[in-house]
Amino acid sequence: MIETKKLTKRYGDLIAVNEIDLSLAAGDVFGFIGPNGSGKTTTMRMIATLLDPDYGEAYVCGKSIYGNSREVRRLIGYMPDAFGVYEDMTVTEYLEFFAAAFRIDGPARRKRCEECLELVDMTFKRDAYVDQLSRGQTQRIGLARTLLHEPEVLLLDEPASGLDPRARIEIRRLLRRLGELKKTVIVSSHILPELADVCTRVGMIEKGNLLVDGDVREVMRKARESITLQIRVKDRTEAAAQLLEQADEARSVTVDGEGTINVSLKPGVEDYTAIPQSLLEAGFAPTLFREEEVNLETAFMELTKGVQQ
Ligand SMILES: Nc1ncnc2c1ncn2[C@@H]1O[C@H](COP(=O)(O)OP(=O)(O)OP(=O)(O)O)[C@@H](O)[C@H]1O
Repeated sequence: MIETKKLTKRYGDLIAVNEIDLSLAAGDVFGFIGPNGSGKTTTMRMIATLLDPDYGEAYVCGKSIYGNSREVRRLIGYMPDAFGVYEDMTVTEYLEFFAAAFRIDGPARRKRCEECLELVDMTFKRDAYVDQLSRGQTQRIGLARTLLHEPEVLLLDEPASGLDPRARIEIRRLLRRLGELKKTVIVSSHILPELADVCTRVGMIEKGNLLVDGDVREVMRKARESITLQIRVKDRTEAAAQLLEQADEARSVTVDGEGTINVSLKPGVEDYTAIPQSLLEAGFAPTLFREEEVNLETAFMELTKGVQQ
């Protein structure tokens, strides 16, 4: 649905996007993560045919961005990070205005506008003025506008920025829904954990380079140098920690203020079944035994180590 090959954009000496290869299928919700200025917007604008690459290719549903901009734009819904709304227009008028621009005419126009309002949960504001909506509501109307022409591909540039936690959750719910509708979605953010549970895939970009691209879990795994186990025992925590220090798999053992023993395993160790066994054999009663989760924030910091110039 979206394919890029060595997609590149330069501004003078600055390489804003450097030979990015992407391949996304229907139903993929791709979290495009990177700090400010890393090249997310530039990449999306090239795919949306709003900016010419210096080098490389991009295809949307098999159509090259070169020479097919009309068709490609028809296939794409692009939501920029900042977009204006007009004054003195109700939500319905606003959507109908854009639906008309997409040549959705007759009774189908109102129907489609209503469907999109339902999808973003905004039917209750259909008669409100667009310049009187909250930021979260404005974002949702922006998304409704992006969906009007039933695009196969959605490019959403920081749709959750500046939203309160509740509005963020709603945007995430919408992203999931778009994946279920088999759309191909690229959604950018510099807030990492925000995307972890809604994206099927994640790519991390830094200084124009796509450092990682893959399944969310796979990326987390790559980011994790070694496994850390979190263990609690019913009593005799210090004694248990001393025993764990003797384990062949353990690199270091610490106990935090809440009595959780953190056992950092040696790099490459994946099988640690001997550890719970040794605890049980020594008469300890484990009440907690789990691998520490790596969140996207940690993953990003690990994976971008040394890339900063
Ligand atoms: N028109 C332009 N002229 C010169 N440099 C530009 C232009 N547009 C973008 N850049 C530079 O290209 C780099 C990538 O910018 P881009 O907007 O793609 O980043 P981004 O990842 O979307 O950032 P943000 O999270 O801040 O939106 C930045 O260093 C930016 O300053």
